[in-house]
Amino acid sequence: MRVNGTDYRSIWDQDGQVKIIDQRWLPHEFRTVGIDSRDEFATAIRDMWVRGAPLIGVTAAYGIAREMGRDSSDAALQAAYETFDATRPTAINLRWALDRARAELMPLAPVDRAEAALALARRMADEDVECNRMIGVHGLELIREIAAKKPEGEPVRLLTHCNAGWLATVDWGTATSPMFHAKNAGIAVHVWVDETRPRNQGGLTAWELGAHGVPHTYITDNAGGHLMQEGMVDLVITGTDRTTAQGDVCNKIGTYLKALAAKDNGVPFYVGLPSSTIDWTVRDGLKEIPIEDRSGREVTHIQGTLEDGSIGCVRVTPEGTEGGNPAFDVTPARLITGLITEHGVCDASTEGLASLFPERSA
Ligand SMILES: CSC[C@H]1O[C@H](OP(=O)(O)O)[C@H](O)[C@@H]1O
Repeated sequence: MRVNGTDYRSIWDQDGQVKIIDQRWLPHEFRTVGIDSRDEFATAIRDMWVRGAPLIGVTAAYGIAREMGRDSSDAALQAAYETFDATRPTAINLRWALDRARAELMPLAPVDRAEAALALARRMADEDVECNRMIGVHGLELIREIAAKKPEGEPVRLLTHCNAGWLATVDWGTATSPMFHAKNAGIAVHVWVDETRPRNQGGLTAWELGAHGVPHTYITDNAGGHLMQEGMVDLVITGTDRTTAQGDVCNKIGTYLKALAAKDNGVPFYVGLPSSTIDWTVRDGLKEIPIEDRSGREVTHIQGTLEDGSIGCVRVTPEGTEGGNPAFDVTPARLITGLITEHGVCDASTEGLASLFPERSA
């Protein structure tokens, strides 16, 4: 996406280096950084320099490629797999990318692995961009249908949670891709952006939408239900970190509450996802998906721009108060209107997914 007139992806390789947008400083400062060692890649994923299911998968693939450039032995490949796999447990794309890399590289002669690994990482990145672009194409039709029922120029009012934007993927985003496509198609939209405590990834979404000229309003996580009761939301679109074979969705904490409010108010609730985020081995998300538990400090403290313009962190709780920080929750398929994938839109169900991915239902 375009940042100050320059097109960026969230991760790329150039001149033998892997570069990322370091999201720890956004939306306050735009910083890019090179990462190289196995530990640097692991830290970047674990500490959310990069984040978002598709992006952490592609990052891990690039991490494998850099490691193969140093040591292409079986042991090094397995060690890198295990190091990256241990960084974050919930998003299935991480495991999917690592399994795909190991399956492609292990049969090769070690001497051929470095080049093959880099080619694979680049391919995964390009595939992610195209998948997300297609999610936008298919999601745009949902927005267009709503717009057609509104007076000329009246915006379609969307609500989204967390950042399932191009910063959570290589480009376009998943939930945001239909929004960018609607803007590009001249369809008026307005996006309610959940701040998404505790890390306020909504600030990333606001930053992206602002850069692309998409009207939006930053709201508290607790405002969404009220807006839906007031008839101020036409459509909810979120991302997902892991979707089960029966259509349950595991996404940023608070998604479930939005889905409940949407159901109660008859607001369509859609999830944008590339097929790399579907875990076909899992059916019941509540029972089977591991929920990442992050540091309580992310809840008791918050980062922002201080009065002197520097980026700082302040405690928002009494000294000594412990924070609890489950990072995701599971929205059962019964609360989801539909899934927007690169192959089209389907019901959040075994049958719905089978209709778009027949090869998986065999
Ligand atoms: C397109 S996946 C985005 C997904 O990932 C985010 O989690 P995190 O910021 O912790 O990596 C959030 O659940 C988003 O919906």
